[in-house]
Amino acid sequence: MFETIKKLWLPGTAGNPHGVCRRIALCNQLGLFGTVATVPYQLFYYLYDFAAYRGVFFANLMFMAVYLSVLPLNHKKWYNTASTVLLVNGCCHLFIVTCFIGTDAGVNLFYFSLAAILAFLYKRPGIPVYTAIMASLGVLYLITRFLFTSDAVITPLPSPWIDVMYGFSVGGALTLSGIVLYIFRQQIDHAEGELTRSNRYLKTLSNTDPLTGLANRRMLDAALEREWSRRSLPLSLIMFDVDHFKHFNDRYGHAEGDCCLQQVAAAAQGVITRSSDLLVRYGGEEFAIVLPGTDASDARQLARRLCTTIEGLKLSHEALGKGACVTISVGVSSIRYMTPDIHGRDGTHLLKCADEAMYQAKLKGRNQVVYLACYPRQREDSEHVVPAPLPAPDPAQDRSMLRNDGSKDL
Ligand SMILES: Nc1nc2c(ncn2[C@@H]2O[C@H](COP(=O)(O)OP(=O)(O)OP(=O)(O)O)[C@@H](O)[C@H]2O)c(=O)[nH]1
Repeated sequence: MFETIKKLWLPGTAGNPHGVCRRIALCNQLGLFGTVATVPYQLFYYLYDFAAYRGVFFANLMFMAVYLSVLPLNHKKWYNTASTVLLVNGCCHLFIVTCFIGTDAGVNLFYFSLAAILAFLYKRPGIPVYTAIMASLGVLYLITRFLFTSDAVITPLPSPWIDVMYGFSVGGALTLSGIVLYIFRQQIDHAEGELTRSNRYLKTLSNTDPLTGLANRRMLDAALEREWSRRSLPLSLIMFDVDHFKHFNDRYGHAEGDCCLQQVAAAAQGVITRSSDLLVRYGGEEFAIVLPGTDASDARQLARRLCTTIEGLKLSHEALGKGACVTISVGVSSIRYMTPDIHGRDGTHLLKCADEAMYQAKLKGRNQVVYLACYPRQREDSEHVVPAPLPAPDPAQDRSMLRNDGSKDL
């Protein structure tokens, strides 16, 4: 039922942004309200003494038609014209009706409220414009109030109908104000809801890597900063990088490369068991895992599991030779306890250490874990954990690898 009624104020709204739609809908709603609210007056004039009130009856009919005309005007996308027609019509209606029946029936009060609300139809009226409109309406109200007293009007209303009509006019003005306030409240709630939803969506977008769905580097930086400032030690960081990924792309194409990164990310996520651990795509084919409250030994264990899990995926990487598959090189670094040299530093130092460890893992032949303590006093032996000799690449590819891969491969 409400959905059917709603269709009445939809003309002109299609294809417009939400804010514009709301203004057009309000314009249509006020046009409809102005028409509907005039109907009881019309019934009274018609049933009580049509001959006496014929003048005001036909004047009202004309104003009702003009109120309704905003629907086709908005439908034709003449939005400003529709708003102006409504405002001018409201003011003229106020003036003409009080000219006929006087102000004692309070009709001017009703149309004054309507006209005051109509001022909001204009796109963000500045304070001077809004003040000018309200001042003009106030002057109009005062003129009608003092000009059209009961002895100076064309067709005065008899008692007690004048009191009934006054009550009806005041009730109508209050109802109209209530409805408009309700509509505004709804619109504000709706806009706030939309804003909250889009903020949440934008926040997710800005923190997520679109390819893998993992957190991105921004989240890594925030997590490192957070854990560092909480001093939640021990704190470990794992960094890993897909080996010879350039050759993978060259061999299988970029789309397959993307797919490979997605599988690596999903497998790495499966290795993590604690909800406090954060896996991020650091960039390109490089990933990182922040491990709060994890010491070096546990972090190394996890890194080893990671290495064997990715190798266990058996993702073909035949650019490296027949039967070769995708592997990763892993760098691990940890801080065990606070030492004077930690004070004044931040989490990026841990990142540099893990990166350095990963670089060493590459130098040592890839597909292995290298550990580096973050601070000299806490240094533990580097380790070479997962020796996994790659199948011998065929000579032709080997030559091209050397040419493409440069000094890192040596
Ligand atoms: N398919 C795909 N490739 C990417 C993406 N991001 C980075 N890459 C590619 O990853 C490759 C990284 O190459 P390099 O930095 O030379 O490293 P690598 O070939 O893995 O060699 P090592 O790291 O030394 O083992 C580049 O060819 C990038 O184009 C991505 O989102 N999708």
